Amino acid sequence: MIEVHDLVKRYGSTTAVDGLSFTVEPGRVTGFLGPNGAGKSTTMRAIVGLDRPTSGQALVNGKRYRDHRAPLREVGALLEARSIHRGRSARTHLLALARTHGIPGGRVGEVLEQAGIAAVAKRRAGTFSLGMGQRLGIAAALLGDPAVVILDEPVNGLDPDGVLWVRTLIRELAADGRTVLVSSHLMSEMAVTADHLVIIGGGRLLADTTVDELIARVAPASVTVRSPDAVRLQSALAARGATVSSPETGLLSVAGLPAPEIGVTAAAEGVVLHELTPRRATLEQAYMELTA
Ligand SMILES: Nc1ncnc2c1ncn2[C@@H]1O[C@H](COP(=O)(O)OP(=O)(O)OP(=O)(O)O)[C@@H](O)[C@H]1O
Repeated sequence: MIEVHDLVKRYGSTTAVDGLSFTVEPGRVTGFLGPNGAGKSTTMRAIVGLDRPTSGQALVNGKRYRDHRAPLREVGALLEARSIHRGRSARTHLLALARTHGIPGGRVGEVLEQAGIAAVAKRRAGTFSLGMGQRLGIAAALLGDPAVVILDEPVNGLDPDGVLWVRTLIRELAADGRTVLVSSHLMSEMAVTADHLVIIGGGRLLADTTVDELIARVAPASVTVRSPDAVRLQSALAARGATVSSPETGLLSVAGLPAPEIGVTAAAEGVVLHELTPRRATLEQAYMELTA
């Protein structure tokens, strides 16, 4: 579990994180979202002890990162500005990490396989494409078989195969009961990967909720209805408490009444329907609404 309590981080006169509190629970994927400069990377860096909070704290499994005896076995992280010795091979890089963190060398082969880079393990990391570098970063994050995994923009630079691989990996990590915190700017990706969302803006919490709840709260569902008798249907639906607008002749957008009830109302009124389509906002629309 990750617990962020009243976290504040200032860089000179810039307040990157401004009194942020949230909890990341095990067994589910938590998406960490926010516009550029919202403070996501700073928060993630504070969680893994790379940035010292100005005040407040970030705990991993009840302790600060640096108070863990074997932190890499507790938390694995892929952060945007990772440091890889470019002249080293992927295997040597991982072996060095394993050695300095008391992780059995056998894990290196396992994570190279898992990350799909076993075939290029002997190549210098400096020659890696962006996507292969991401895979190596994720392999490093998984090296200590940690209960907590933090991935900052993991699909950055990956091809469609890689994106699918990361999506499946993240879901499996959560299904194993691990705590998974993932940041991304790709809303369509988050919509299919995350169970829970923590959304920040200007270093503050904007929402701590599920994908479904956020969409329902910020951008309520509606039903699109087409009928040659739209005017009569509009008053019948309004009489039943629906909020109805008519963006063009013969077309209605209905909120506050589910599609089956609209169909029943139309039948009772003897109104012919040409279309009855429930509409749900996308996560992207809800996010734009929230962060606007
Ligand atoms: N080392 C630093 N020194 C000074 N300012 C910094 C430093 N790191 C971050 N900041 C500032 O803190 C704010 C938050 O940055 P941060 O990188 O955490 O945001 P982010 O949500 O990760 O953004 P992005 O989506 O662009 O990666 C920004 O205004 C940034 O310029």
